[in-house]
Amino acid sequence: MDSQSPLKLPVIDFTKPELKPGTHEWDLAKGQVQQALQHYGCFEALFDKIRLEIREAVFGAMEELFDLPLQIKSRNVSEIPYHGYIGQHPKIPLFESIGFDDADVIEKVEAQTRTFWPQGNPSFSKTIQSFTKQLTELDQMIRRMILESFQVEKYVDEHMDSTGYLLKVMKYEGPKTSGTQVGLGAHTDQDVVTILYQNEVNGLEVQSSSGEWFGVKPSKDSFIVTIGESLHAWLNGRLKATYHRVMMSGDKPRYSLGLFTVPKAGYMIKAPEELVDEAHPLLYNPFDYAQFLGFYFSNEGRYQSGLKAYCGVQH
Ligand SMILES: O=C(O)CCC(=O)C(=O)O
Ligand SMILES: [Fe+2]
Repeated sequence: MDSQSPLKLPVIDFTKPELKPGTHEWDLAKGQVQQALQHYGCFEALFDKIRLEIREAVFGAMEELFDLPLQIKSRNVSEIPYHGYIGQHPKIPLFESIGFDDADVIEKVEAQTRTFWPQGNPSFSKTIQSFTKQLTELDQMIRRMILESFQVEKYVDEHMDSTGYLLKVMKYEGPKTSGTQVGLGAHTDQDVVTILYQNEVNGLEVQSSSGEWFGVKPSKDSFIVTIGESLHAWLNGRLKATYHRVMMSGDKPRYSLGLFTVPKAGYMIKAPEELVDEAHPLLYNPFDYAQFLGFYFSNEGRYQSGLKAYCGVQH
């Protein structure tokens, strides 16, 4: 494992205005998405639909939020594990994060903003919501392409309707020592698709299917796309969830945002029958994401193959 690996993730262009289902451009990008996910479990997406002002404002908003006193940030609690405020965790001391559930819905963001600023903070809420809303466009293109690649596009509407959007904002302090420290330990995400955006401080690393760690160095216009366990299960194993971590060096803080597509509570994730056959026996029994998360974050479930232990089919 070499974190200095010069290998580079595939870069896929989503900036073309004519990128619509059924066009040649679409099919081209779809083929690249399929290849990239198969080989690297991840890719860099060039996407310019979010105006630069909003992309810059979002980092300003994050600084404003993380600069609040700890006692105010800690007010943000959530019933869902890891959606509320996380910070000062002994195992990942450089890391802080706050999740905004349904971050594409302005009323939801405004309500949560009042836990930090009781009088509200309209520019903060609007920045978070606009950024999220515009990024959902990229998420939906990518998910549609993935479903088309596996010839299960008839489920596109159900698939989109079954998820909500969590925007997690994150800050990693630089370790301020020579050498590298873990920012966030190696893991897979449990959601459907995650799209990451960061400031100029790198640190994300992704493990390829051959086990090498890649340092990810996105440009200002690129977003990093990874796959979560829920999509892996829904596709009956056709794609693997991306194994990734954050390693920090230097003294500058790293700010990153993750758009997580999370299956709605009560929705049963179940591989479509088209993806189950003799060569691909069913890997997971249908499961409810919210209930699975409860297990995953319990002492019993906290290991890499949480989903297998929770609802894996014994063959
Ligand atoms: O900060 C990043 O780029 C990655 C964050 C991450 O992996 C996560 O929150 O699950
Ligand atoms: Fe992650």
